Amino acid sequence: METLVTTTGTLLNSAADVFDQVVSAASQFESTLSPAAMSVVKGFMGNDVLSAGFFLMIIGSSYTFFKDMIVGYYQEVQSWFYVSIVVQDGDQLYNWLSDWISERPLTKSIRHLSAKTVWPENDDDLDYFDDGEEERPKLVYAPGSGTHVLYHMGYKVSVSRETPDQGTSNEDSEQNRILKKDSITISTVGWDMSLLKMIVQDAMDKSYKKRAGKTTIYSTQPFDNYWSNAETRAPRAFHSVILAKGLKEELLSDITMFRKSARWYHDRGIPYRRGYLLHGPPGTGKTSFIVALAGHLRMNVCIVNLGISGFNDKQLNQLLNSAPRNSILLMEDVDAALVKRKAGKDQEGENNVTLSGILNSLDGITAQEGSVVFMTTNHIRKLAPALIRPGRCDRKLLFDYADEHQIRGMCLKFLLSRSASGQLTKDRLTKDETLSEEVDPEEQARMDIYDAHVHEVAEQICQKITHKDSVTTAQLQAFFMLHRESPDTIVDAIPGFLKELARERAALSTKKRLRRQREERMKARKEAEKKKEKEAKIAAGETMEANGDEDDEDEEATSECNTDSDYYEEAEGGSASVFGAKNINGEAR
Ligand SMILES: Nc1ncnc2c1ncn2[C@@H]1O[C@H](COP(=O)(O)OP(=O)(O)OP(=O)(O)O)[C@@H](O)[C@H]1O
Repeated sequence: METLVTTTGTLLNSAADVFDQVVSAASQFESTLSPAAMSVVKGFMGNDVLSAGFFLMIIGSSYTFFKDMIVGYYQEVQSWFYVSIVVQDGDQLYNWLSDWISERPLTKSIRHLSAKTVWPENDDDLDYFDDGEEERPKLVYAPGSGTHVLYHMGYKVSVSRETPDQGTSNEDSEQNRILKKDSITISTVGWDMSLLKMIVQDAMDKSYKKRAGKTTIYSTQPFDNYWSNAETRAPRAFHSVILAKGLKEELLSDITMFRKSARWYHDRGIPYRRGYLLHGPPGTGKTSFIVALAGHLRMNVCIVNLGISGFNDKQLNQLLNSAPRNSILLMEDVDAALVKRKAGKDQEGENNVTLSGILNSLDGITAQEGSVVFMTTNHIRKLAPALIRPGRCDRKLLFDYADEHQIRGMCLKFLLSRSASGQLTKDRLTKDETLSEEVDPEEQARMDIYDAHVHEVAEQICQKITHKDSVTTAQLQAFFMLHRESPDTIVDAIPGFLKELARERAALSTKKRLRRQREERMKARKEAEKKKEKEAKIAAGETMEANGDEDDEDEEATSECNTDSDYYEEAEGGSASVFGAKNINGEAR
């Protein structure tokens, strides 16, 4: 209680002090300014306290004004003595320069760092798995936000990283992400730009050197209108993707021919671009093929997944037009974007791409002469004809369930002691030998016997699993990976594997059938309600207005949600009956 009284007393005393100071400030103003001016202010404001407040406000504003002016002049004068280069996020140079900066030794004066994890690059085929210790990423530090000093070739260079305030509300942050970008400014004292230009050039050269012979995969975040992520990795071996016989070679020669035909297109006034649609069940190698193709052709891949909401037409357009040169543009799950658009009409054009937006983006890719666009879908029947007409989509290729050629190929890929490129698989060696060493002849002979046995097993497997079983290459991959150490027992495991797949399919089909039934019931109920309403209105003598069937459209859209079971249902009784016999272009023969 005593403490409370003391504290209250102290607070009251402080308030009285502040009041005294304000009043004494007013008197000081009176003595500083002319009493006549003070009396005008007092007359206007009414009393001493308000007059003092008024003067404090004037002083505060003047201070801010003069401070800004002095800082402005200081910066203006300072800018006379240094040169700088600004690079904004969204340009490839931003990442190159970021990497360049993070490779510089950090000086002691840098006290604010940014840290990120970087995985060591693996030059092996990505399908190769090592049993070693769990790999850990490397920690990479770089100067964080603010201004820092680095040294390059003995010269002092200031590096300034700025991250714009992203705002608080959702709307703000979306706008800001598009308009305001992170930036890096490098500056140095003097009037000579050559050091800075050398740094920028060095950053670019280093990046190209690192990427040589590799595939860079660009992707983006929802709400971004530039390629915000770039991942460089060893190219996926072209032979590691196993497609129906002849399909890979056919596609490769089509693209190779296209890439050599710039003049041909130009002479005939045809836009120099080529579009491909890869369609088929999930897990048949559509994405893997595109990535492997890019590696084979020494191209990069720019992936935009239209199934993810957060992209609108404008962003898509900007993304496609700002794709780095020599890239394959990959639009994944085109059907998902359109279904979502229908289902979420309110947001159309804000957070979702529209059909016309996709069409305009495809037609308007002007930034890249010779662009190669791939679209993938699991549901070709849901695509609008306008999207897949020639000109936008020149080739439509079915990636179907595995055929005999693929089943054999997948089996050999996982079980043989050598990969398709002829390289030995280390885990098949019984002796402790490294792959770089000459392998012992005895060991070689043992592996030749082993491989001959694997070929026999592959033939047996082709008898047991057929195209009619509707197995995807991804499912085969999982199965062969599981049994890759036991070729002797793998054939016996096949019935169980097929049973498990059938069970999975049945579960998905039942789920879908139930969902369809539920949707049909809802639709019937809605129609009955509408009919009742109409009858009631007619009975009341009201004129009926023609009712658009927008609701129906929405319902239809929702009921068209993608599920993998579409394919399983269709495939019941054999996929050949569903898709018919297909030629290499995926068209019915
Ligand atoms: N034809 C194939 N050859 C080699 N590996 C394959 C093949 N098909 C699938 N795989 C393997 O299966 C996995 C999934 O493949 P991928 O993502 O390419 O399939 P997808 O057809 O693009 O699927 P989705 O339609 O769901 O996007 C990958 O690990 C890939 O290595």
